[in-house]
Amino acid sequence: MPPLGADFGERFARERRPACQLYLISPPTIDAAFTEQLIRALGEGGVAAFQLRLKGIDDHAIAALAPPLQRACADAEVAFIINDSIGLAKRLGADGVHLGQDDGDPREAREILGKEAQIGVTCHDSRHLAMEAGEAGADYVAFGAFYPTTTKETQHRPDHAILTWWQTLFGAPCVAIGGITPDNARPLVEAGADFLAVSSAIWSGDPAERVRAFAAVMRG
Ligand SMILES: Cc1ncc(COP(=O)(O)OP(=O)(O)O)c(N)n1
Ligand SMILES: Cc1nc(C(=O)O)sc1CCOP(=O)(O)O
Repeated sequence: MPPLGADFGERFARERRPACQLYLISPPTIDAAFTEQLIRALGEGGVAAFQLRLKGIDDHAIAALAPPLQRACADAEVAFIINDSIGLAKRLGADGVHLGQDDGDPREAREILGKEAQIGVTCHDSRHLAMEAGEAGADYVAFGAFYPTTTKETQHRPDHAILTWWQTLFGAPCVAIGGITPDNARPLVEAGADFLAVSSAIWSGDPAERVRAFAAVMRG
């Protein structure tokens, strides 16, 4: 994987960022043809990050699938983020890790992955969890699920106001996730989401066309 630019770690800093960008989440399972899909999606621009989120398979299997996807991200200068596993993120030399509430401490992730790593934390609909994550050094906090989703069972439905609250008070960016489509994304952008994390609405059609549709909504 070619080295990323020296300022790559600062891409998530608010003052250096365009208004709102896409954060793509992989489909729950992938096959060999998926790399082509990813390349099409990333070719459109406007994507800041891609998260490899493969549930129900072990780290060795994920590690075997990762290299072409990681290369595609590096070529497009998109952050390659591993879901759930600090160890796998380290092993792959990923740009970061996304941690659920039971996936480990952001401080431990920082120690293992280093200061340049992007460390994100799931905060559901909780201001308390978000402040805790911020104090623990998270690079971004994720709120969701904003809309009904079939990608994952969710028990939390935050109000859009949580994005405005976070944006107003804290410097680290916030991610909105859950059932987001081009048709329902605009209120999240207006509420202050820095990133829209999206899975099914990207991969259920032509990914390039879907990224373009999101880009139009994010531009306003
Ligand atoms: C950007 C982003 N936000 C939230 C999640 C959900 O993570 P988690 O709570 O760990 O649940 P699973 O993804 O593991 O089912 C995420 N993956 N990415
Ligand atoms: C992975 C995930 N986490 C969520 C949360 O609320 O924490 S919602 C979600 C699913 C995102 O996929 P889609 O865009 O297909 O709804």
